Amino acid sequence: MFTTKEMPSPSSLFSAYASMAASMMLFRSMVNELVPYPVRGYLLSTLRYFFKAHSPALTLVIDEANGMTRNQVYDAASVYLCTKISPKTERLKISKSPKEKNLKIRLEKGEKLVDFYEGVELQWTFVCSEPEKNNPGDPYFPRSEKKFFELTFHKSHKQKVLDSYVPFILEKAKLISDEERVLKMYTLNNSFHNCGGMKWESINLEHPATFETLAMDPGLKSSVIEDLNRFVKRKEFYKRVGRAWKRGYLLYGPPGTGKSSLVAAMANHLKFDIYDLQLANIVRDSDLRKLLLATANRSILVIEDIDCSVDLPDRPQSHSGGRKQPVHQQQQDSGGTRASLTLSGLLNFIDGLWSTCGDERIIIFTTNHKDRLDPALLRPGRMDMHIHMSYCTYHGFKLLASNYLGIHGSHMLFGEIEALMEEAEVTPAQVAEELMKSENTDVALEGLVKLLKRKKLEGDQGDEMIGSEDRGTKKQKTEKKKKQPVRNARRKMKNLSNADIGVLVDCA
Ligand SMILES: Nc1ncnc2c1ncn2[C@@H]1O[C@H](COP(=O)(O)OP(=O)(O)OP(=O)(O)O)[C@@H](O)[C@H]1O
Ligand SMILES: [Mg+2]
Repeated sequence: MFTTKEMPSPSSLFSAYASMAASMMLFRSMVNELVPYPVRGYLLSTLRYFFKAHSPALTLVIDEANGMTRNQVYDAASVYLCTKISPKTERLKISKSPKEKNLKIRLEKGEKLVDFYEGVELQWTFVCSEPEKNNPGDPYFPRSEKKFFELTFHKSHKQKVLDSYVPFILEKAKLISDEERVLKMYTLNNSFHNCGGMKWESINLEHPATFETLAMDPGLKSSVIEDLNRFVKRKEFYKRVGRAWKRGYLLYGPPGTGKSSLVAAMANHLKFDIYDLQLANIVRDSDLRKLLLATANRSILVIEDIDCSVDLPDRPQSHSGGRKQPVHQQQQDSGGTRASLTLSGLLNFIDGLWSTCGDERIIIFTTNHKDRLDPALLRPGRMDMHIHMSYCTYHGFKLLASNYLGIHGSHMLFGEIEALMEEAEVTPAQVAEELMKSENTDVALEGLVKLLKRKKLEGDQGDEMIGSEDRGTKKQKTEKKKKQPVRNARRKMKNLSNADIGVLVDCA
């Protein structure tokens, strides 16, 4: 206990405080004078470091933007985290634009959640800092709010998070975005009122064809899927060997065998947009170039019916001494209409400039008559894979029966259908049409049996006509002769094992 005598008087306390404050101010101004500003900052931060309680946690800050460009890790995290929403989450943001398939769910500011990766606990916080009200530096462009994620975990896992967890999130988010993505089908806008020339116009691609629903030889189907999967994974390979990251497919076969359906199945499998290039609408090579350069990465460029979509002037004829004809010469030759659009122009551009200014490009030509194609299109290295879409086989029929009628096992008419299919030529489109005619499986299959019998009869009559010199018109005979190799090839194919089918797929 203090007695009143021992207690310092308020005036002595005040004078002690005043002299201490004066010496502090003197000391501060001396330090400010003598120690340069950067050294002061360094000393302060070192002092702070020693006096701060050390935390075992490390926090990574993932900003929305990285200068002018978006931060990929931020975008990936916002997609990935919406799959990790826990029952504890209290606020979420949802949105949907007319072009999106599903609702978009995102975290609301301030929300936290916990994720576990290979036994490591990771805490995520979504932070939105309010915009600064007074931004005197730039009154016209007030700062918008700053958004970022904070990822906190034990320091000892730093390497694992950076080397493995972050790449895992990037990969996962890509898969989710691909799933959510609405594919587009681009066609040419042919309006001449448009002074900018021809342009691509897009609609949502909602073609339901997938590899599961496609009736084609199983061996061929899996080699196409494998080829596509290998292609999209080989970015580094293409770079290493110095090739443009593109792949070309030639689909050939009679009408209704599923060439266009295969294109849609490829697009759905890879989640690539489709550019449908109708050559008949293009007049000049320069227009073609412009259009090709306007196509995006991760897309499929399709040129359907290449043999008849446009009468492209062939490559230089022998009389021109192997040199390309001058443009004016070509114009005279073809009446000056589409003279300056040439097949060699198309192929050279596709192989050259176009393929080097984009990534993950696929180009597909389809034709009903491979034999009528210009050899320039068929030469090795031009199209990487030639895919033959054949008439419907029994295996293909069973897949269609399961898709259209829900018959997963067998049916009493299957035996007869199998035998008839050995003899008759029907396309999967014709089979599908028959199977759609009735919901009653017996009625639909009987309809198919009738169709197969009719086709078999037509085939037999055709064969007889070829054998006889006297019967049938010349035109009919030529038609049948043209079909004969296809029929023989189909019969041969039915007897081949899956391993043999690889031989029919020319892979460059
Ligand atoms: N292989 C198949 N598997 C499943 N369905 C098929 C198959 N082939 C054709 N179809 C059905 O027939 C319809 C027409 O087929 P598609 O347009 O793909 O044939 P195509 O070979 O492109 O014909 P074209 O040469 O006339 O362009 C498709 O919508 C599909 O319903
Ligand atoms: Mg087609």
